[in-house]
Amino acid sequence: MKTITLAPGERLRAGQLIRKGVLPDAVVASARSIVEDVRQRGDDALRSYSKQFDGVELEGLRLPQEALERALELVSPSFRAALEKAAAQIRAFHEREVEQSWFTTRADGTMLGVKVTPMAAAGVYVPGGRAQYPSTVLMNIIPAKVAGVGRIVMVTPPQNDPQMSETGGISPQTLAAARIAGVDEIYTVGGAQAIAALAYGTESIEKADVITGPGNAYVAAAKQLVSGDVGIDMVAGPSEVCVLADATAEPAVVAADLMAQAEHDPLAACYLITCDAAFAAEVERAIELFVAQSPREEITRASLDNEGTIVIAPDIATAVAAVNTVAPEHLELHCEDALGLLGGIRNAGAIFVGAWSSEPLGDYVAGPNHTLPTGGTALFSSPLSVDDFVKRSSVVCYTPAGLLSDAPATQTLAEGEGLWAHALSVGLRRRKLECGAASVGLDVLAAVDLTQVAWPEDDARTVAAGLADAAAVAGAGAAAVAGAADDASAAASASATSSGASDSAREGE
Ligand SMILES: NC(=O)c1ccc[n+]([C@@H]2O[C@H](COP(=O)([O-])OP(=O)(O)OC[C@H]3O[C@@H](n4cnc5c(N)ncnc54)[C@H](O)[C@@H]3O)[C@@H](O)[C@H]2O)c1
Ligand SMILES: N[C@H](CO)Cc1c[nH]c[nH+]1
Ligand SMILES: [Zn+2]
Repeated sequence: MKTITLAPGERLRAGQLIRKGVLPDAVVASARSIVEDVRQRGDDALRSYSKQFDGVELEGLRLPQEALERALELVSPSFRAALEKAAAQIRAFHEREVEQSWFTTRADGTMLGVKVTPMAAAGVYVPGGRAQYPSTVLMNIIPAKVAGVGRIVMVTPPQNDPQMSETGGISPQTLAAARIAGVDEIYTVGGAQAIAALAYGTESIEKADVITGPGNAYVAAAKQLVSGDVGIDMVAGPSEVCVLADATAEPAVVAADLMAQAEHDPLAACYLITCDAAFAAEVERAIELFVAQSPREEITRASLDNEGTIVIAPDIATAVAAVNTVAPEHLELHCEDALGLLGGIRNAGAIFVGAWSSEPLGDYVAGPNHTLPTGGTALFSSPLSVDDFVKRSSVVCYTPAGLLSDAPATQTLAEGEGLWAHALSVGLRRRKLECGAASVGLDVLAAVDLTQVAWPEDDARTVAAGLADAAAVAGAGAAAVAGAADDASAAASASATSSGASDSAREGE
């Protein structure tokens, strides 16, 4: 691992980090050409990339439903029990994230709110290059289910393993997880080509509205490229961990924690930040001891040698600042006062507090999502959540009284922007309320200066007072306006209640 020793008063700078695993230019260029090719050639392109990168000649792309039905028979009872425990804990956690539609009614009866709608179709990427990821199946499909997504499509690379031919080239463990989570369709295609298929559709794969899930740098780059044409959760690329440790930590445990992320990918990035150089040396000694015994020695070594960084800080405040510069996917606080340090952490996808909070507990069973921002994007991104599978629509429902209250300010602002028809849209409604329905008949309007209707040169008091002044102008009409407002408000509330019932929405505050 590379060591950076900070002098007193010196801060870790982002430029000092290696960060090759973010999205190298060559990877982005390759992902771009794959995405373009899939847009042009559809299924043919998917087949040729599966042959090139996965060594598999695909016949059908879609896994037959019968293979999914049988999946639970193919795994051991203990693996199934572990999946079910994990699924229950992940579901319970994500159910707490559900956001209800909400509506509020102003004194003038105008109703405002937010309508929450699940995505119609979500595409979930499950990695399958250097390891199998049944846990990622649960972490992506369960929140989509909790959100109420209509169609959940999973894509994963086909395995070049004759033992998996019965399960369509997918590991039985991955299939069992998909069965427990409740997937609708599975396609055996991976990499940037799978992301392109979900984003734009092919002959066999219908496009999705949002794509979620982690993957290697090619997958992460492709997601970034298609973002905008389709929703994406975040850049969730090669795994990262940052351990902030003091001398109370066990060097052996910290070494295992670093290796646990290093073994995912040669581009995985591991950071140890400590104020104790002797402790760091012990951790390196433990890594040397362990890595030779790892069945994933090659990947682990490549990651730690090329992407690993030790930061020796002069004091704990500088160490915490270094953590915030790294903005890691996972942070472990292996310090005596771990909980006390939590408040100072600004940038991290998931924070594991204290010596007992092993990061792999979070990878599998704790409940929070393990799909997390990488490459420093924890500066502005959050873990995958139910929120990624819904969208919100603002709801605006004016009453006549509300319209009269807000029309003068709207017209004045529209005039300030020189937008005549914006003001007219409001001005005609206002005129109808103030002067009666006949006043907006076309024959009457033909003889009216419409600029006066749009931009009536209300004085500041009218603009501020809104309804009261507008009602005064209407004179005797004011009582009728107020009555109409009451009627509209009642209707809006009734309608919110009925739409709330069908959307399981919370209405009225
Ligand atoms: N950030 C997170 O939340 C999170 C969670 C789980 C896993 N991960 C990461 O997911 C990744 C999984 O990677 P993986 O490789 O095991 O599986 P993967 O499914 O992401 O990638 C395999 C695919 O990459 C494509 N590919 C491989 N070499 C290529 C090349 N030279 N050019 C173009 N495409 C190529 C192939 O199509 C292949 O099917 C790891 O980096 C792991 O750290 C991240
Ligand atoms: N550590 C990974 C996220 O970076 C998630 C994972 C899945 N399986 C094992 N680990
Ligand atoms: Zn992991």
